[in-house]
Amino acid sequence: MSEALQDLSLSSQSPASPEAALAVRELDFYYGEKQALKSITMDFRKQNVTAMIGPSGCGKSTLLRIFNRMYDLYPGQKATGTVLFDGADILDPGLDLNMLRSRIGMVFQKPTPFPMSIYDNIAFGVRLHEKLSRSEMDARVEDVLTRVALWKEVRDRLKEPAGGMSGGQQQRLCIARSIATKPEVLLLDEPTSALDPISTARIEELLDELKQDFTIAIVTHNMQQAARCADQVAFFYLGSLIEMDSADRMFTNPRQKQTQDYITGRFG
Ligand SMILES: Nc1ncnc2c1ncn2[C@@H]1O[C@H](COP(=O)(O)OP(=O)(O)OP(=O)(O)O)[C@@H](O)[C@H]1O
Repeated sequence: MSEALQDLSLSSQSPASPEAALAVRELDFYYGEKQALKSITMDFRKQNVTAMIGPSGCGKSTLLRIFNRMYDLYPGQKATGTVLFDGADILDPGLDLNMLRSRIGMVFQKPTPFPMSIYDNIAFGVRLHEKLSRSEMDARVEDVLTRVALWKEVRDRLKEPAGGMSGGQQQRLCIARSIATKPEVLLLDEPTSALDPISTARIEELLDELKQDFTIAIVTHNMQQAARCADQVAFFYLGSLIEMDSADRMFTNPRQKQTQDYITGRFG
């Protein structure tokens, strides 16, 4: 069976493969009494882009937020099951959350630069985890801004507030900020939905480059974007993972009728 046609669905008993940066097994999630995710089992492969698609409210953002334990901030929210990351269970209450969040970066739908300079937006998170000299920090800032194709645009105004940048630039800055702490996994929750087509295309190109170094999970409502960017696509409906497969297969020959209906715009 060729790689493109390989069925990526797993059973709850499937062991975490060495290719998986994140191995999710039997994951349930609750907002109080309301169950938002039901027995999710899936792998996020290293150096791949995995897109999560599905109608509004199906649980895509909830799943992303579990991976950096954002729900910890809200009493009454609870996850059960396991999410293996580098041999540890992300759901383990004893996990060092600062360390987790430096290794699993997150970028949100709306660009969220800190109210500080462009330079400090990058340096802030790095300083929490590493002691770098001034010249090392300068080099880190230049490196990540170059990787997100912002360096030439901002190198003469690094001390200016990040809020003065365009929306597309701000989002690229947020991606630069996330990769500055050298995470293994990058989570992106509809990162281009507030951007114009040119900024969107730039971010999509960027994801293609970044996946050589990072495992990327992206939530998107844009089927073309998923088809362009993703190696694997996971379709969710009402809190369940309905189907996961290579992007080629999902968009040409999905196994489930619900997936077919969704990607062809018949519902959702
Ligand atoms: N803070 C919350 N309290 C209670 N229920 C919530 C909360 N946040 C989300 N939900 C519910 O959990 C379910 C999953 O929501 P989630 O935001 O993960 O869906 P989504 O697929 O990301 O949707 P969208 O595409 O609209 O962003 C929905 O039914 C939603 O109403």
